[in-house]
Amino acid sequence: MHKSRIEVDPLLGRSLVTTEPVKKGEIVVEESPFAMGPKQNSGIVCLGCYRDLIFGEDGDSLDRCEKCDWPLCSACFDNPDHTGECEVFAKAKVHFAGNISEDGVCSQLDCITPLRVLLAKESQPERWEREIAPMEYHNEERRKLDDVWNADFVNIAQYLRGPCRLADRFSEDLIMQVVGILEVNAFEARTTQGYALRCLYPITGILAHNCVPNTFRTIHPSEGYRIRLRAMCDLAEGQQLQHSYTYTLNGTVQRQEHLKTGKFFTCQCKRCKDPTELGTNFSTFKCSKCEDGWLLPSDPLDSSCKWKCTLCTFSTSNNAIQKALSVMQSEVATIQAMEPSPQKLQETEKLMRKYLVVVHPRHFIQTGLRQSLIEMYGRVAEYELAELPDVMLDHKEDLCRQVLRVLEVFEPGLSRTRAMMLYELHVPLVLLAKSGFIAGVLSTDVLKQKLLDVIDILKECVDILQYEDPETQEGNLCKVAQQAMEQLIQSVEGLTGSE
Ligand SMILES: C[S@@+](CC[C@H](N)C(=O)[O-])C[C@H]1O[C@@H](n2cnc3c(N)ncnc32)[C@H](O)[C@@H]1O
Repeated sequence: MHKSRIEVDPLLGRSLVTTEPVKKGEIVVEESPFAMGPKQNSGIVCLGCYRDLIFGEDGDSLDRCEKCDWPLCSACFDNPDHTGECEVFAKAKVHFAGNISEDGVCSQLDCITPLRVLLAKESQPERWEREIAPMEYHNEERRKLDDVWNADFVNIAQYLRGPCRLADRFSEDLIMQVVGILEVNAFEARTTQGYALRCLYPITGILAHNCVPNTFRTIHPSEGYRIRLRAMCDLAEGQQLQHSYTYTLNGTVQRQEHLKTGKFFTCQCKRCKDPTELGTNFSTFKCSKCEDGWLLPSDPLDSSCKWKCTLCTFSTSNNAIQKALSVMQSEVATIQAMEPSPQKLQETEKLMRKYLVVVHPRHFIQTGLRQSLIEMYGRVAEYELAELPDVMLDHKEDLCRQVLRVLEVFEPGLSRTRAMMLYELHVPLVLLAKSGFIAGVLSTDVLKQKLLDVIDILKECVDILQYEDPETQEGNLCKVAQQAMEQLIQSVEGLTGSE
């Protein structure tokens, strides 16, 4: 922990606040995980590299550990992360059945990450006492969710204490505390190959949530999943360090629901309390009774509130709005599930047009559709870059700028999503500048200025992505953006030389 200290608040519990001003990009927390392992509700994955493994219906598979029989691919046979549970399973002779439910979940693997935390507690008792035991685990609230609590109790606590013969080492209460600690505090990470896992970071886990975060994190798989948390923007002394536990590009009701069911609190941040979500109208509906009015919730934190028109007297219930939203979300999900194709692109465009008369243009549903279109223009058949006419390049530019406008409010500063969007934006800008020059519409000077503007865009993209692990997708994008920037610098120098 750098330039910060722990503060305890009756509402938030522990949080971190800065002890002096922190510059944008400076590290505020850097640490290695206490433990890591498969995500809850995963399929059958390798316990070394987390890639999906294929098991036959009778549990038949070549990807089993030679010592304990649990899932492990041949490349991971000596992976040290698997050693602890391997000893436990081998000693207890506990068989891995290889069963998965209809929705692809292998509940027998739910015990792995809690077990790794419990074994780390035994090997690092002081670190456990100092850093892990104080973490929140919300057992009272979790206990009320009967189905989930009972499944965890059977699949994890009873399984470890019974078949795995650990009853004399770990009590039921301790195991359920660890399950809760993981649920409330763990972070999702990705291997260099892109497979998901979860990691428990003791200091980073102290950070409070805010729907407009002021820190951003990079997790480095090539450095043992070390995490670095940096200031997203300049911070003053005494400012609380905050990150988002939820997806920032969701509407208030959706973020609140995720925080309530997964993290057991109601967020009271400025964005959540503001019906317009800081002027973005990210959850705003169009009034169905007048021409220009907008429907806004009278109290965004009250699920029984009315949505009222900004111009006429029309109002409707939150229930009605949420019903309309869920219909829209299922239409969106059907299209999102399609493989990228010309048809998917056209259907996405159609849906965006359809919703123009239902929600605000910057509504989160529209923003999500825009993001999907941005990914497709230039990549799917019939819409590849070389084939895109200027009018579609203009469209892609406009889509990127609209998403960036929203991100400026919700993720101001060093935002990974912003970097991705800047990268996407640079492509139509370069092509439009070049085609304008070739058509004789742009002079050399104007072309040069346009390319210089794109260089600035790519520079900002690289400035953000420079912090990523070079072995990850984002780290790779940083290299690609850097190369594109260098090529453009050469092109501009060529233009200067030919003047
Ligand atoms: C990852 S922990 C954060 C550290 C925690 N306060 C502690 O003392 O260990 C998440 C929990 O902190 C509390 N919390 C974090 N941010 C909050 C916020 N903005 N409003 C209310 N509670 C919050 C909630 O109880 C939440 O489940």
